Amino acid sequence: MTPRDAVIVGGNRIPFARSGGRYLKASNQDMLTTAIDGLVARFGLQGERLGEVAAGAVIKHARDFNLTREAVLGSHLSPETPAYDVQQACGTGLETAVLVANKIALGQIDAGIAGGSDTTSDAPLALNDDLRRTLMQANYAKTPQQRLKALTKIRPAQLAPEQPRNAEPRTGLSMGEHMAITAKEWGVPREAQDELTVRSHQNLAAAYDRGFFDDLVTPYLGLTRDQNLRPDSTVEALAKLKPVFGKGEGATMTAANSTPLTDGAATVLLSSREWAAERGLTPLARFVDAETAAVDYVTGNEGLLMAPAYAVPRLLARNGLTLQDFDYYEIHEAFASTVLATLSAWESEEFCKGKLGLDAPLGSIDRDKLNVNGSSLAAGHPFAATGARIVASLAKQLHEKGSGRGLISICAAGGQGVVAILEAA
Ligand SMILES: CC(=O)CC(=O)SCCNC(=O)CCNC(=O)[C@H](O)C(C)(C)COP(=O)(O)OP(=O)(O)OC[C@H]1O[C@@H](n2cnc3c(N)ncnc32)[C@H](O)[C@@H]1OP(=O)(O)O
Repeated sequence: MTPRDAVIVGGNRIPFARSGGRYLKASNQDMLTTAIDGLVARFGLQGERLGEVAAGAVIKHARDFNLTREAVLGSHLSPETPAYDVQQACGTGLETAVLVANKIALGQIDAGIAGGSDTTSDAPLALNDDLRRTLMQANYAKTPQQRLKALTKIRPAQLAPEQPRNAEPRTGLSMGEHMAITAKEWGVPREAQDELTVRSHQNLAAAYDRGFFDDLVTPYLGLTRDQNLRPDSTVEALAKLKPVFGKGEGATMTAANSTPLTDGAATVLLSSREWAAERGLTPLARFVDAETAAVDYVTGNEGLLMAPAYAVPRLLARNGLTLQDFDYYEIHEAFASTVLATLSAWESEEFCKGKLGLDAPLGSIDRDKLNVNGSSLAAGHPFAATGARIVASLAKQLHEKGSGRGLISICAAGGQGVVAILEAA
């Protein structure tokens, strides 16, 4: 069977909010339902049975065992639309687009929605392990005496809830602490990080000002723009901030050149060309191909967030492309240093020959083509939503240009990376 084209018809997200603020009372389900319903309203999908909706959240409550299905049931799509959760950390929003695009390409479905949602404001608090086991034991008790006996094992020290921590289970280090090690290894200068950060804010502000997000972002709970956006950011002001990750002289990562903790949700609508044509919808871009990679960050062979550096060359090789064959590059700004370390890796002869097994470095990219409408440093980074935000923005950017190709590169916790190529439709 010859695969058919999977196209991106459009995207929708809510403005991203800083954690602990405007969306304090919104759940992942509320936000994901809103992001789906934005597509329903924009593309006339009321009551429509789509092939599927694939989405997810990195941080979920136990009650959200199939968050996406619940979000679909709360939306204006037909309740006969199947839906399921995916969790691939910050790669989730892109990985779901890959899954939906592949099913469309194989003719298994004609249209579907991909996306993600995350909130660190509504994160679940866990019980102390010993307390949880005691309560479970009490639950199994057959008599009041047995229950009482089980409950007497509870100690006051066990009563404090366990705070969620943005850390890797196998190392105990946070994403920022891991990245600080990699930034030091690659010698990423503080000034370059701050410059990239300021550029992200400027590009995002300019994109809002020119109306680029008018049909990509739907106002929510009083926000019309991403709350983290600070168009007045300057390299001079950023230079005054104290490092928050890493220690000593070489510590370069600050609250500004790191993504903030963020709440939000984003979705994209994908379909076959035929499905879009039947509804009079114009495809924005074609989903060309994708690749995932994982690195061994546990034994210290590679940096936690460096997997895209491995995934991109494989994707380029399969598609007969070079790193320079792109009109736009969307490299997720988990931290400014993540983007810069990845670009340095592709420029490095030692890395490309030694670790990628290539004959020569992939080379440099034209920085004017990088994150042209801003990225996570300015918009914020609700983990699972970021991939869908990026797919939608790049697809629209390619449609505006009317031709060309874009590369997406997203690092993810667990030492993973998801990357993809889109082309103007
Ligand atoms: C998860 C995956 O799979 C892969 C990935 O993407 S990894 C990335 C995951 N994301 C993270 O790990 C998030 C990391 N971020 C954090 O933990 C926190 O945001 C942080 C520790 C970096 C900062 O937290 P914070 O201290 O609450 O920051 P915040 O109070 O907003 O800012 C600190 C200061 O910097 C200033 N600042 C921040 N941005 C600024 C800007 N653009 N311009 C000027 N000043 C700025 C603030 O105004 C503030 O100044 P004051 O102290 O004078 O008020």
